[in-house]
Amino acid sequence: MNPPPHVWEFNASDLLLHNTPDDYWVVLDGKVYDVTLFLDLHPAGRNIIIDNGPDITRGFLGIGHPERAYDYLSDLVLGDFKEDPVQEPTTAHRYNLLYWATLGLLLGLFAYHCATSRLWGAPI
Ligand code: HEM
Repeated sequence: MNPPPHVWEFNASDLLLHNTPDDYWVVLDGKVYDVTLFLDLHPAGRNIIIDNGPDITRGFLGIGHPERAYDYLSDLVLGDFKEDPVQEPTTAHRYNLLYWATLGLLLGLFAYHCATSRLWGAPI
């Protein structure tokens, strides 16, 4: 049995590296396409693709392109788009937050104590 063909995956950082009119990649419905050479062939002009990019899914589907447009896509496809994982706060981050919140509270209490005691002038 043949091994499954390798599927290339790209993320948002990859798209950022190909984000100029001379080298332009887009995402359409979870797939990445190199549209650099297609930009000048687009019947509605190149700017409409760039203005709707890099994720052109809404723009492309919103226009309701005919079958002819989908035929181009098979020549331009590079691979799958992979969302970057959402960064969960680490335990260290959580402890850091707790530390500053507690410190802030203690400083607040201390300031209140000073303001209402004889330490800094007459009591209120
Ligand atoms: C790789 C992506 C795209 C491909 C392959 C593509 C392809 C095409 C093709 C083949 C046509 C001619 C359709 C026909 O024969 O009636 C067309 C028209 C059009 N496309 Fe795209 N398109 C792409 C992206 C976009 C995007 C992102 C937009 C933005 C909204 C857009 C807007 C339009 C418009 C407005 C027309 C109509 C032009 C007219 O009838 O004068 N396209 N496109």
